[in-house]
Amino acid sequence: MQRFIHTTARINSSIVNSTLKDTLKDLVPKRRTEFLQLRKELANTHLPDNDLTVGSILGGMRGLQLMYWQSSTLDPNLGIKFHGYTIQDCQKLLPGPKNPNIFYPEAMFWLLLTGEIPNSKQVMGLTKQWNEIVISNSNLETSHLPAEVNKLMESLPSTMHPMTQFAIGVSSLSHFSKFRDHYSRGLNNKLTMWEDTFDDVMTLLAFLPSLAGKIYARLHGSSTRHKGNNKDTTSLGEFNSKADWAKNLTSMLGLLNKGNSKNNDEDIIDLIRLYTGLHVDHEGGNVSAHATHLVGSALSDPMLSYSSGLLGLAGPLHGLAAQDVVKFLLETQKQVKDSTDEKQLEDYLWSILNNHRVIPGYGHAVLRREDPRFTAMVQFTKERQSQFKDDPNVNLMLLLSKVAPRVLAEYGKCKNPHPNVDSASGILFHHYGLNHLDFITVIFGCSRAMGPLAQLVWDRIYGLPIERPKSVDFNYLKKFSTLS
Ligand SMILES: CC(=O)SCCNC(=O)CCNC(=O)[C@H](O)C(C)(C)COP(=O)(O)OP(=O)(O)OC[C@H]1O[C@@H](n2cnc3c(N)ncnc32)[C@H](O)[C@@H]1OP(=O)(O)O
Ligand SMILES: O=C([O-])CC(=O)C(=O)O
Repeated sequence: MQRFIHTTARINSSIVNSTLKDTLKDLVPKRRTEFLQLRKELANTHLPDNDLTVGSILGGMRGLQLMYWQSSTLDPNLGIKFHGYTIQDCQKLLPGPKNPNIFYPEAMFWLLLTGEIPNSKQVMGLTKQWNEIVISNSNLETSHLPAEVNKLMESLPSTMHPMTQFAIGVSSLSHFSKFRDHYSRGLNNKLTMWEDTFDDVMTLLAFLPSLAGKIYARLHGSSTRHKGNNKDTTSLGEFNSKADWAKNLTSMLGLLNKGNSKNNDEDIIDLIRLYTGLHVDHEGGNVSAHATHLVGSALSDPMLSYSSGLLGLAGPLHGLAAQDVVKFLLETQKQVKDSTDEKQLEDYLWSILNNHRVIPGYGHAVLRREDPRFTAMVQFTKERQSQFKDDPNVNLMLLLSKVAPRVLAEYGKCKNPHPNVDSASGILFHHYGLNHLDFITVIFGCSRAMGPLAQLVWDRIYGLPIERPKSVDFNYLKKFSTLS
């Protein structure tokens, strides 16, 4: 029996397989103890014919140079560089709308794919091409999506998490994959398949703003329907065939013309340009990039490959932290009497840590300092002091970035107590009226598409093979420990 409760559908599974689960429950304490002992004992042990230690095999492969990634490299202390260009370099060099420190995400995609800084004409040409893909492949009477995709999206429960809807929408674009179609008909080969990959990547990137807009509109549609209003669920804002990608994304989320001043509208668009320009890539080992690359290595088409990346991005230790931070900030406002008081904030953070929960937006698997992307988002607020100075949530975000590192350093467990990229961004979207918090990671997903998909094109150009590491089992590892 299935019962749908609020935004989460629950399945009553307690009656199913209870014998199996009970058997497992009996096994867990002994196996867990043995596993932890083994992990500790063998942390620095090299296996025969293997340069790797057991510690790194069981520790999420942290720090191992195991992947080829063309367009970005992460230095633990300096942060991300895109083909050697820092974030500040990109803010200076990449073509943008002339506002300080803002560039078009299209320009970043050009850089990721080619390693070269494009000129404005090249960037405008790319925007035009993406917009033409949307216009000529949509049923414009209903949406800016292919009719089949639109119909599928309409059929999903609007209470389904936006990231689930997004991954479904992206994978459904596989229906139009040239790569998949040509492969199944024997029309491409190892030397030419990069071109079909490239064409699919262009299609996918072109449709992301409309897909995100569709999902966001349905969230609004469902909430208005509850009030008895049968509002239709097409996009909340218009698609403009002359506008750049981030402007269309902002517009289709209905964030423009909300009675704000024109300047304010420009700032919202710039925020989305900056955010989607900076979140594109973080070298190859992060979950969304790695998943895309792995699935693509089986020659799954770009839509299926990136859909897997999105499913990884939807995890709270990765991209979902962006929504969790906003929920956390709003909850902190409720739980802490005076959220400008550092001592009260410290106590609240300790209560979370003592409950074995993580503080979202802090820590990183590789970075060992404040994330320069976080710094860039904060810089965005500093350049617009008059807009942000009275927002208590933005102020809380800024104050926490001073308090939380102190607390986390004293806690002593995490290797990086500093804010990561997810610390600042969501609350800025919230400031500009994006109020469905579960949606925030979808914007991340629009941006993150660019790096892993640029890499996928190069994977096919170089003919990189199917990824297939060797695994080891418990009994094998046991042989090297005192458990044997
Ligand atoms: C776009 C991005 O993906 S950026 C990251 C977004 N994620 C978050 O903000 C969630 C909060 N942060 C975290 O959970 C972690 O810092 C991660 C997942 C980002 C990195 O994880 P790791 O590489 O394992 O970090 P690290 O080696 O420092 O972890 C050591 C311990 O500190 C804990 N820790 C790390 N960060 C935090 C945190 N923010 N709050 C509390 N505890 C933390 C880990 O859970 C781990 O505990 P354990 O030994 O009990 O398992
Ligand atoms: O690099 C990582 O592990 C996490 C990530 O994707 C990011 O910070 O953008």
